[in-house]
Amino acid sequence: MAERKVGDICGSSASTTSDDHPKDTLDLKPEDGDPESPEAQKDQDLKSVLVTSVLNLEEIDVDLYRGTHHWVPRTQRLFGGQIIGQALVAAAKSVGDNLYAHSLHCYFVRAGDPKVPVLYQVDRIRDGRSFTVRSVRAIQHGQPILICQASFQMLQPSPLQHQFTMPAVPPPEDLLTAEELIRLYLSKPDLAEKYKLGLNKLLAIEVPIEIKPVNPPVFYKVTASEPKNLFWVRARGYIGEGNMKLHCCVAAYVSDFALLGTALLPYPGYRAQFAASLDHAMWFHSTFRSDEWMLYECESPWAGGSRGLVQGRLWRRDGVLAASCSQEGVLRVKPVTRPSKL
Ligand SMILES: CC(C)(COP(=O)(O)OP(=O)(O)OC[C@H]1O[C@@H](n2cnc3c(N)ncnc32)[C@H](O)[C@@H]1OP(=O)(O)O)[C@@H](O)C(=O)NCCC(=O)NCCSC(=O)CC(=O)O
Repeated sequence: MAERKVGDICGSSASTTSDDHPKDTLDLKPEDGDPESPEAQKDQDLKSVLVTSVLNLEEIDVDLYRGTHHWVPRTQRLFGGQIIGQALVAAAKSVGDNLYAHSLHCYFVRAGDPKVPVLYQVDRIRDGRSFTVRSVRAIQHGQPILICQASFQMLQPSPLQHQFTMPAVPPPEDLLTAEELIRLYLSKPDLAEKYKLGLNKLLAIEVPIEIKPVNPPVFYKVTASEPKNLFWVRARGYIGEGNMKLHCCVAAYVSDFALLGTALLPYPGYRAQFAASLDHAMWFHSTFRSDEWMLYECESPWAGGSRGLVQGRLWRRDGVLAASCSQEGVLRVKPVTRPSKL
């Protein structure tokens, strides 16, 4: 029996044997855990959204699925992470349990329309001995909005194992969630009325992700900083051990949240007039739980030509590198005009 080891590629959390007969479905239903257990008591409201709704596609025909939306950014174009996560779900449906998602590469070629569902057409490119590749087109109004290739690998341990060291940061228990920070700012008696509306709008957004910034921004106090950002992140609600492919799909959803904004941190004098992800690549390194706190380390090594390159590393609390991602986005900005003091 090939026991799984920490540091292996993203796969089932249970031990696997080479003679496992692979199923050809991706079981997205939350674990049948004890509904009374402390874990299962977690935020029940959003469990059904992320696991049994956003990432639970309707099968229309062989290799053809339909996805719906839960949360849409203020830009009113579909959230890139949703399309990536749903595309990976579709790709994984025809891949057996003995294969594990290890990478995906995609391009966002058109804005997603929140008024209509998304169809996912899967092409079974190759089923190799160790690697299996799927190509997915996310389609709306008869046109692709995303093209994605995903690769899955057999469990193949190796003596070659290394990783960077996880940044030393306070644990999530010592930090406030984004919502708690917003409520803290809203409680300040001297907060100008014009800021209250914006903060309340932020508070009203039902993002199925919990975030705890390591270096909380001082809202509306604009200072330039290095293009680096750290925050603890996890999917809202209880997912449980479940199928590692599911956690990879949730991590794909999470990975696109607040990533591109890293490239804007050195330029407080500008605001985004048009910002959108152009591509997104992701590599899964080890088993992890996307419904447990993970440290998201984001940095932007380069920006220019109305584009920004951003990279992210998702760390497990025990310091194991769970996943890495890279993304380029179009960034068209204009100067922030501030009321003159005169
Ligand atoms: C990136 C693209 C717009 C490129 O398409 P095109 O090359 O045809 O479009 P374009 O770049 O010329 O124009 C796009 C918009 O920018 C404007 N525009 C063009 N040139 C400009 C310039 N020099 N200065 C200012 N604005 C300019 C256009 O008027 C248009 O606005 P207008 O459109 O008003 O006419 C498209 O490929 C696309 O939409 N891809 C999908 C991106 C996406 O949805 N990513 C995932 C979600 S984004 C995400 O998740 C982040 C989020 O939203 O939270």
